[in-house]
Order: sequence, then structure tokens, then C-alpha cells
Amino acid sequence: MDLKGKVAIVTGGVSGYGRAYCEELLRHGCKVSVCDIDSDAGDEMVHNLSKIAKDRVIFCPCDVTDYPQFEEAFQTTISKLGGVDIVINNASLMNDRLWELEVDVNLNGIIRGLLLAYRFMGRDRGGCGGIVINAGASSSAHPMISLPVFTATKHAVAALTSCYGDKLHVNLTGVKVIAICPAPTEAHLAADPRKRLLSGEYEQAWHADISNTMPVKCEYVAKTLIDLLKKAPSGSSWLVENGQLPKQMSLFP
Ligand SMILES: NC(=O)C1=CN([C@@H]2O[C@H](COP(=O)(O)OP(=O)(O)OC[C@H]3O[C@@H](n4cnc5c(N)ncnc54)[C@H](O)[C@@H]3O)[C@@H](O)[C@H]2O)C=CC1
Ligand SMILES: CC/C=C\C[C@H](O)[C@H](O)/C=C/C=C/C=C\C=C\C(=O)C/C=C\CCC(=O)O
Repeated sequence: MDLKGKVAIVTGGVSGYGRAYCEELLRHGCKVSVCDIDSDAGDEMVHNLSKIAKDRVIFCPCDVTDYPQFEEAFQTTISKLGGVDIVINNASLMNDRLWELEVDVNLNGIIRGLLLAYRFMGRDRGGCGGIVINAGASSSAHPMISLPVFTATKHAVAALTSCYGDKLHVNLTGVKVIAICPAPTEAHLAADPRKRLLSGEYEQAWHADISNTMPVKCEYVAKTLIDLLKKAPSGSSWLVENGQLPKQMSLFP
């Protein structure tokens, strides 16, 4: 896919990987709709980015657990940026103490984003097709014993990607579906796990889960996103580790 002039929606676009994705997509000539629950930070980010990407970046308030608001973000993007070609379903929560919300953001939020992508981009619905990238994690394939619900959501994202990425759906809709599954950042490895684990008994398991895990830099993952957009086959999930070529995950051997 030639990225110049393409319109991308990035959920959870205000910080971390999402922010790096927005900046990298702008560098490659895309128009970007930054969609996030944090409106103050979103407005400030877009104000700053507008200085270098005038008329190519907007902010849309968007809680991925709220279907009508998510739908409005698509409609605003289309009316202000002229269409939508790429959806990066990136917003996520890692907190098994809030497990119902975690499932609603990490899995249902991605399903909402996919269904909206089909509605606005699907060739069977009068659209032009496009690409959806879903946010998995290294834990999509390597279980984190200390975070069973988080791991389940990320595993489900890879399974969803594999099914919706199949040629049955791609032939119908013209929408490719791919998952990006990064290793953790330094900040996440260093953060206090106690607020995220369902039991204090799991703390040792957390340290075992992350032992020998090398942190990855947001900028590196963002560059890999561009490669995946250009080359990855639909239905594939890719483990991204720092400085290494992405490795295709085998979910259903
Ligand atoms: N940071 C890490 O170590 C890793 C992150 N990932 C995945 O990468 C993606 C991004 O992670 P990070 O950059 O760490 O996130 P982050 O915590 O830096 O940013 C998450 C963003 O999502 C937004 N957000 C939260 N709930 C939302 C909702 N309901 N609707 C819309 N936006 C919402 C937040 O306001 C924030 O801007 C996630 O899917 C995460 O699981 C995967 C592996 C490792
Ligand atoms: C190369 C990797 C191989 C193995 C890795 C380990 O086995 C295991 O998978 C370790 C995973 C560690 C993951 C750590 C952090 C993940 C963080 C996120 O996905 C962040 C999620 C949401 C962001 C919002 C929030 O902080 O709640």
C-alpha cells in the first residue's frame, strides 16, 4: 500500500505506541485522526503536530467501549479528512483488577473498531477497502501467568485477526486484517505491578513473566508498523522485539 494521502484512524493515539504510530504515519504522508479518551492531551498533541502536518491531523474524542462515540469518530474523520483507509485498533488496558473493563477495551473495543471499519471501508458496503491493524502483545502467544485475563484478551485479538483476516472476509470486504504484537516497553516493565494483578500472591509470577524480556522502543515498533502495512499478509500476527525483524506468530499450529 502506498501510504501517501491515506487516512488513518489511531485509537489510544495520544500516548505510548499509539502516539508513535501517529507520528510515523504522518512522516509517511498519511492524514491521521488521533482518537482517544483523553481529550485534553489529544487536543494538545494535535495542536503541536499541526505545526508540522498542517491540515493532515485531527483529534476525535473516542472511548472504544462506547459504540456511538466510536462511530462518530469515524464520521468526523471522513468528513474532515476525506475518507478512511487504515484503522489502527491500538487502545488497551492492562489491569486484571478491572477485568470487565479490560475485556471491553482490549477485545470488544477491537471488535467495535473492526465492525466500524467494515461499515465504512467494506467494498460490500460501497467502500474502497483498506487495512485494519489490531494491537496484540507478545503475550498474544507467550502467556503471562500473572495476568490471565489480559493474556486472554491479547490471545483473542490474534485469533480474531486470523479469522477476519481470512480470504473469505478479505474477498468480501477488501479489508486486510493484521495484528502487531510488541514486546513490552521499558516503562511497562518498570511499572509497579501490584495495582494490575488480581491477587498479591501473583507478584512473584509477574517477575517470572517479565524476566529475560528485553524492552522495546516505541519508535522501533512504529517503524515496524509501516513495514507491516506495506507487506504483511492478511490474517497474520507479528511479534516485534527491539531491533529485530518482526516474527510471524504461529497461533494455530
Ligand atoms: N507498552 C507496552 O509495554 C506494550 C503495549 N502493547 C500494546 O500496545 C498498545 C498501546 O500500549 P501503550 O502504548 O503501552 O499504551 P499507553 O498506556 O501508553 O496508551 C494507551 C492509550 O489508550 C488510551 N485509552 C485508554 N482507554 C481507552 C478507551 N477506552 N478508548 C480510547 N482510548 C483509550 C489512553 O488514554 C492512552 O492514550 C496496547 O494495545 C497494548 O496492549 C503490547 C505489548 C507491550
Ligand atoms: C519476546 C517476548 C517473549 C516473551 C515475553 C514474555 O513471555 C511475556 O509475554 C511478557 C510480556 C510482558 C508484557 C508486559 C507489558 C505489556 C503491556 C501492555 O500490553 C500494555 C497494555 C496496555 C496499556 C495501558 C495500560 O497500561 O493499562
